[in-house]
Amino acid sequence: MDTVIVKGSEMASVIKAKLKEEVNDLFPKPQLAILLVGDDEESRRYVRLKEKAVDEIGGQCRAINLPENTTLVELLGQIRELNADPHTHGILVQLPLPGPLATEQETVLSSLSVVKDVDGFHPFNRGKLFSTPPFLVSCAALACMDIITMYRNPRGLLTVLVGDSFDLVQPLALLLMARGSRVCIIPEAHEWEEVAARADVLVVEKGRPLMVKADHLKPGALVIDAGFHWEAGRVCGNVDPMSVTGKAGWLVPVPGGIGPLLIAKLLENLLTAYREQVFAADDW
Ligand SMILES: Nc1nc2c(c(=O)[nH]1)N[C@@H](CN(C=O)c1ccc(C(=O)N[C@@H](CCC(=O)O)C(=O)O)cc1)CN2
Repeated sequence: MDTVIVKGSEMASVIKAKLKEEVNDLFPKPQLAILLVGDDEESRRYVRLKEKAVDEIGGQCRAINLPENTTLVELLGQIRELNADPHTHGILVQLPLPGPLATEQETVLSSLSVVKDVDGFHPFNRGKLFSTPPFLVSCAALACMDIITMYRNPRGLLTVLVGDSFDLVQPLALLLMARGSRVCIIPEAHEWEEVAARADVLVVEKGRPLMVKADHLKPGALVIDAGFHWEAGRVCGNVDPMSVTGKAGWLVPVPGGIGPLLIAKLLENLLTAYREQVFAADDW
């Protein structure tokens, strides 16, 4: 069987080209504020990717790097300023937060302006996933939905999600249920193999490097690797591409799959937030 390798970077390029055309006619330009606390190298890398992407479409990006020892009060104060700034249309706090701030993640995300929450992580935006249409939705979940709906109509498909994250598995499960997919969530990569072998769509977020092999798959399944394991400066995923090629129908690999598309969906969310703040304001 031929395996289609889904190139997230190519899908992202199509999205960015369309957004660049829209942004070209906008004044003021959409502005994203990124709050990075500490100096984690992976997080810094992801922030640089986001800055570059915003620049590619002609938007403005303000990356604010706060020291590792930033207190909750200081971080909330920074967010409050950005919430009130009319020139800032989108705000995100790069996760994970370091040290003691990690235990305050929900407080931090709840302090974001709902209309500027371009990650879709605010409890209100996560709650809106139970209604139709949602407003701002997690970029990783939107990226997976783009690929799944390209593969086949989700209605009736068995989708198996290995993981339990609030930024991917939970929102993606709700989006898929709304489209009539049969969804099975396996929170940990424990006793996952039997169900995975029946999956039409398998999304593996929690796992170990190159854990998923051909024997784990239903022939022709769509496999989305959503794991990022860094070793010696290189990233790999949960899926072994050499093993699954020839068994999977479609493979979304790491690198080059869901990551670049996630960033393109962030740009779409930035434009959604911009339109809500700028055009809706003009309606009065
Ligand atoms: N505030 C947020 N924090 C985090 C999120 C998020 O959506 N919002 N998601 C992840 C990290 N992430 C975005 O921040 C992210 C992960 C991976 C990639 C990516 O493009 N990876 C490349 C490989 C790595 C590289 O080339 O540098 C790929 O898969 O091809 C982008 C963004 C946790 N934090």
